[in-house]
Amino acid sequence: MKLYIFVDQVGSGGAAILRDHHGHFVATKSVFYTLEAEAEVASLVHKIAGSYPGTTNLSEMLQLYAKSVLCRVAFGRDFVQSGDSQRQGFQKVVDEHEELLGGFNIGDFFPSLNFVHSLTGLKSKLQDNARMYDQLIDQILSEHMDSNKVDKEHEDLVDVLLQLQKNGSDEIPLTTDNVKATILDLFAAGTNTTSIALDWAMTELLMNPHVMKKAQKEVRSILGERKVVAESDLDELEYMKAVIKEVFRFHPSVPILLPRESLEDVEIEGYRIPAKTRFLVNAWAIGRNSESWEDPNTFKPERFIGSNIDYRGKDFELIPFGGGRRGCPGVTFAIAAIELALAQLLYSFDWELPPGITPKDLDLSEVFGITTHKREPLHVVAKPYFPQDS
Ligand code: HEM
Repeated sequence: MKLYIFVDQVGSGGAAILRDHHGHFVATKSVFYTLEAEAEVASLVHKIAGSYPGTTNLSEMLQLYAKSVLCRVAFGRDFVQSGDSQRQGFQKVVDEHEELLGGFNIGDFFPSLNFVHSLTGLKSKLQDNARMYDQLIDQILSEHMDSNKVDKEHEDLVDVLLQLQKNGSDEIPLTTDNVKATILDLFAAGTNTTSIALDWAMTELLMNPHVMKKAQKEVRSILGERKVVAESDLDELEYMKAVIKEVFRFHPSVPILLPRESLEDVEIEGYRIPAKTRFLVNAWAIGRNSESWEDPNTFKPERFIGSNIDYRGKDFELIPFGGGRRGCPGVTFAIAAIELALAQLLYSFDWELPPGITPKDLDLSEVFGITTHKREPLHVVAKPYFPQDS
């Protein structure tokens, strides 16, 4: 059985809800998973500030940020920065897993050619990857089983899953493989997607200085001399939210949604689609469709000011998180992690491209895969901003 985690709310007390593949609740458990995105945002700002007056590889920092947030939620601590090579190995396994998932496999389309798998080495790569993941996650699970969960102040997702497994219903038992797959699914689905959105946001802001200025003015006027963005500030950041929507329209992290299969024969605009047809939805093309969007190839957050269009799957012209039963269950989580980080970055630094580089020099080409990250990382100069400077 495939389980999905829906992590609701940001902050110290959220709820982790497991759903089965029909979208029905399997179990619900209040969990003090301490998203602690704030702690990770502070560490991100600290690292970037340390690079000034030199340049910093912002893309790399954002990737570490997204992974650290999820590590804290899943395992209760920050694995990415730890010196333990096995734990860093975990990141490698997850990255490779995503790469393998996104690769083209002819056997998916022509099952009779499945043997090509073995010839290209894809099969052995998948097996190696699964073996490595199994070893690492086994160690993490047994550490969690050994620790005293009852007295633990903050439960993490592994604790919750293990408890669900222990107290699980007979109707839908949770196997250890289910637990492992759920964690892997979360890492594969929730880390690069988040960092790619932030990366594109910063790239577009650097390419559109008037947008950057407006977004910074908004954040700085709301924070004043407070310096640290709080979750409660986010509701007031109307323009920054419009910037994020525009990033989702223009550069959806998952350009082609997960494959679907038609349950029954349907006819759409004269095309007959038989039952059991696999089809793909191109969210990237929908976001740039001139029938839905005026001037679709221009980055213009203003289009969302005063508009009710949202990205949660109800407005079909903007579906970066997909929609329906298979829509992204991590949307609330992702938005919180993105908004907190972006607001803080806008507040804490004045941003420039490295000396001699202009926006026209930026390489905006993307790498093919389930998610589309930029081929070239974004290098920037981040000058720390102090309120008394203004
Ligand atoms: C900017 C950030 C994110 C974007 C753009 C995004 C986008 C998506 C999309 C498009 C899908 C497929 C939906 C469909 O086909 O209808 C998806 C699935 C999913 N997402 Fe997200 N996502 C993001 C962040 C996250 C986060 C932070 C988590 C978890 C904490 C998460 C967990 C998942 C899971 C578990 C699935 C289902 C995967 C599966 O079916 O195996 N996502 N996401």
